[in-house]
Amino acid sequence: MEELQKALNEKNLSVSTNPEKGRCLFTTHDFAPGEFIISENPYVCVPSKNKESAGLKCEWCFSSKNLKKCSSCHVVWYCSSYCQKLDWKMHRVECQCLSKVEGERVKYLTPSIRLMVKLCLRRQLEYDKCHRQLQAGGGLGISYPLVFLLARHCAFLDIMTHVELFDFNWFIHQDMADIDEKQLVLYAQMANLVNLILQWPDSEINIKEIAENFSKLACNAHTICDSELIPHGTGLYPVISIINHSCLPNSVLVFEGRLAVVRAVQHIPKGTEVLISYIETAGSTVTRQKALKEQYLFSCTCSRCIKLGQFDDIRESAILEGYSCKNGECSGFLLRNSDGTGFICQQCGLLRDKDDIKTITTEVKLMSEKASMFLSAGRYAEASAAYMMIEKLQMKLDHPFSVNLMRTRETLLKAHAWFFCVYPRFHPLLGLQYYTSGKLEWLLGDTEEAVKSLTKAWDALRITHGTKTPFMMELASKLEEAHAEASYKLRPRNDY
Ligand SMILES: C[S@@+](CC[C@H](N)C(=O)[O-])C[C@H]1O[C@@H](n2cnc3c(N)ncnc32)[C@H](O)[C@@H]1O
Repeated sequence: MEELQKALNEKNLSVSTNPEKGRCLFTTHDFAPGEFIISENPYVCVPSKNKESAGLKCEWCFSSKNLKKCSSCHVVWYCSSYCQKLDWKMHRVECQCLSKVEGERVKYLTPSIRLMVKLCLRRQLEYDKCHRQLQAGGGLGISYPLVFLLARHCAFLDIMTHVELFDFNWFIHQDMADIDEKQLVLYAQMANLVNLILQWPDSEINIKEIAENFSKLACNAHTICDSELIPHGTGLYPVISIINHSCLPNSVLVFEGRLAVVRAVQHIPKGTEVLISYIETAGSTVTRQKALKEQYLFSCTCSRCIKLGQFDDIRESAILEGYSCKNGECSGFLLRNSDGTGFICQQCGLLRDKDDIKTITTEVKLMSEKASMFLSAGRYAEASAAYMMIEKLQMKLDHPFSVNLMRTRETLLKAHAWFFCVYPRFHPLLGLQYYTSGKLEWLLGDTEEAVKSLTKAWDALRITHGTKTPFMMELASKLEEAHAEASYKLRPRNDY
């Protein structure tokens, strides 16, 4: 812990432990909104394969352009020989394992399996290096990032039991009883596959421990997103994974390529715990708690969650996930009435019939199935028309500030003013919604509105994304161009 503490002190941070949360990261000086707190490269990472980011990606930079397959394993792709070279140290060992995976089995190489394989291999590599140094009699001569190499041999079973750096909540309540049985069976199957890929001798498989390791991976890995928050991969960031969760975070985790960057989103006084959100914060307390319990196995007691059941919390949940008033003009929120026949508007007292809600809910469900079918078939125009229908239906059904409506609109790339009510001032999604609105308004010729939206985007994103990244520089130049165009349009007539 001493070496870690020393390294963190230089960054005005410190680590301590707490019986409820395990390790916590604290500030040792004040941080201003937008100020950089810490950045870290991944210990291991893999590109994702999912609906949002379908298709293949470069193993190093996640680009999907000009990809070429590794000619040896035929599993991993690179966009350039530059990226291939940067990844070679790791891929050299992984390639040997992957090339032995035969036929049909290749399709089981999911990102989680590959992340676990890479983690085992990276530890093995470092263990070997450390061992060689010791044998050469030169002592270790290495500092903090490698101290954990002195841990036992990286057999699969003790993958996470090494000291300090990767001591993933080792001493806290990671109770296996919290993981449901189906998940345990899945972890067991995944563990067998990892063992098969590694083909390490005498690695005894203890399903319970391996399941635990997969569960720890799920708790500690971070989704790597681009500047527009589109997911591209998953990575393990040993120091950043010390940061705990809050549904009202004081910091945000963003990525510059594969580099993870934590920034303050509000003033953080010296001696405060650095907190990020692990989940989508625009959800009711019940939804957030469920997501945190399922993936991270803890019950959140942040200042937002402890309000569960209080009037403010009930109102917030009814707005975020509830229905709209029957009177379209009224923005009141609805609560179930005592006899179960429907929902009562808490502002105007109108009753909304249960059957009316049921009918629209069924229509939304049918239309959603159609929309996602169109989307996966690449029929984008029909998908877009279907999402517009869903939006119309949801406007009749859901509260105007509901998360469902927001997600539909997000899919349609439309931002609306109601969005402001859901996110705190400096949430990256808010900035990105302004950015999308600005681009759309500009495209539709409404340059003045575009300038307003892009300015708001800049104000929010400079806090969450910093100002020096290529994405932000592009935003700055778009804003400048829109400004120039708007002033040109506004100039007096006699200037023609
Ligand atoms: C990425 S780790 C964070 C660092 C962790 N505290 C440690 O000691 O390594 C995530 C785990 O930390 C714990 N954790 C994070 N935020 C928490 C919170 N607000 N309350 C309780 N436990 C929390 C949970 O066990 C979760 O699965």
